[in-house]
Amino acid sequence: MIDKIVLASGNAGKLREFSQIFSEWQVEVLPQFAFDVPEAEETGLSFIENAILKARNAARHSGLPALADDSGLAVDALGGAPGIYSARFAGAGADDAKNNSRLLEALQGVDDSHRGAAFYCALAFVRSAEDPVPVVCTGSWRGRILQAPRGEQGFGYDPLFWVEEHRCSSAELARETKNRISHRARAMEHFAAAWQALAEEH
Ligand SMILES: O=c1nc[nH]c2c1ncn2[C@H]1C[C@H](O)[C@@H](COP(=O)(O)OP(=O)(O)OP(=O)(O)O)O1
Ligand SMILES: [Mg+2]
Repeated sequence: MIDKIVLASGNAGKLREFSQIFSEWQVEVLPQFAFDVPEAEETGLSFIENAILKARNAARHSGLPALADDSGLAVDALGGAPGIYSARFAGAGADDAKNNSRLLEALQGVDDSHRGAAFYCALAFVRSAEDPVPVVCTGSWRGRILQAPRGEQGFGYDPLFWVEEHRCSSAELARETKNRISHRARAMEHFAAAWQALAEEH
């Protein structure tokens, strides 16, 4: 029975959302910083490959089963960029504010009808660092990039991501609403279905 896992992320916004989502699960989730897990090199060419790399890295350094999330924003008018490079769109070590300004700059003069975008999230779960059959679940979330930021909640590109069905930005959404409809929430729904079988494994 798996009753403790490590979350293979150094992103405080993600860790907050995962602990909110996992709060109803019968499993203890620990952040990777509790085990001094070094940041993994994200050398994959897809969200899925990077998530597997991060999960294996955290499992190796913690000795626990690990769940990783690799996610990002794909903007239609930028041919899907920044995509897997979302965390460093404004350069290595860029923070959310710099990445958001870079995005507004890149979309200067693009009208609302051409600012469609989607968030993608790939989750990878490994029972151990060498697990030959990682569990991979994905989710996506369509929206539109605003001309100026709105809202204080969330993290990353949330202030620029317009959610039509709620007529607000992702940073204006109540946390529990975002945790029900986001790319991460959708990927976690798939993971919840897989978890039943996983948790019963020897
Ligand atoms: O719900 C979200 N709302 C807004 N922005 C988001 C979201 N989900 C991912 N994002 C953005 C943040 C970051 O720019 C990139 C993730 O990059 P990604 O490499 O997966 O995460 P990270 O480097 O921040 O932490 P870590 O790799 O340790 O999990 O996409
Ligand atoms: Mg990363």
